[in-house]
Amino acid sequence: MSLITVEDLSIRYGAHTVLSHVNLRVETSEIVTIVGPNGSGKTSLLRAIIGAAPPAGGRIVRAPGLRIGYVPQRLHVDPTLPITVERFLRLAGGVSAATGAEALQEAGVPGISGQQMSQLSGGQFQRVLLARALIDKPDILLLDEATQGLDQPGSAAFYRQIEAVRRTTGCAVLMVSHELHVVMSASDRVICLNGHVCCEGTPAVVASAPEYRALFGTGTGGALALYRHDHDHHHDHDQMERTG
Ligand SMILES: Nc1ncnc2c1ncn2[C@@H]1O[C@H](COP(=O)(O)OP(=O)(O)OP(=O)(O)O)[C@@H](O)[C@H]1O
Repeated sequence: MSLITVEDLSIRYGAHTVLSHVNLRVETSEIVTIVGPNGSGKTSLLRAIIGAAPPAGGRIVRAPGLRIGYVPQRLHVDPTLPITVERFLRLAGGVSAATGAEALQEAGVPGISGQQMSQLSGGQFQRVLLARALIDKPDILLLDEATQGLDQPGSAAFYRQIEAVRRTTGCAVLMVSHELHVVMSASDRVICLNGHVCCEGTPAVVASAPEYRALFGTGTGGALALYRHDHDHHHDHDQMERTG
């Protein structure tokens, strides 16, 4: 049985349909990446999967007893609030210091338990959020633009960490990312979303699919355009090649 099965899912906010007839499955230990322009419904899809956005149509089936670890797009921690990494991880309750330390190790930041949350670098902060998601030993990790605010080497390092987590824990990963050229090697499968599933397949297949190219351009320009995509401007491929 698939870990997650999304069947004919539609999501609406009032009269605004953001997702229609979306079908997808995530299998054990798979890394699946969702790409799509701003406003294409990526976050709504993840929220529907965790049960935070009710479907207007269709359904979501989770494997019985499925444990989901969610890494949100951003989390604001008040910089004036003194809280150490260890305390932050233990806020959920019932989390021992040893469990917290083990999760930090898995997330690639061992030994930072005593540091203040407000003093972490962007990359360390994201890894602490990853550690928090790993505490319950999830069967699947859901990551929403988890590398937002990191520079390109920082993002690449974060994705390598995700691959390492998958290797050591065997958990599946479903993530939203704008950075196809960075996640390319890490993903088993890419789903291109724009209110519906435009195309899907291996990263190479999706990168050369006409639907994907129509949204993001071609070649390296296309991959880099994922960074720059701005829904309200027209895409001139030549220009993207030049500026990319
Ligand atoms: N709670 C909400 N109420 C009303 N409209 C919403 C709500 N959440 C999202 N939307 C709208 O639904 C559409 C899809 O939003 P969503 O955040 O799912 O897209 P996204 O692909 O994750 O975008 P981005 O890449 O910018 O994060 C947008 O037009 C957004 O304004």
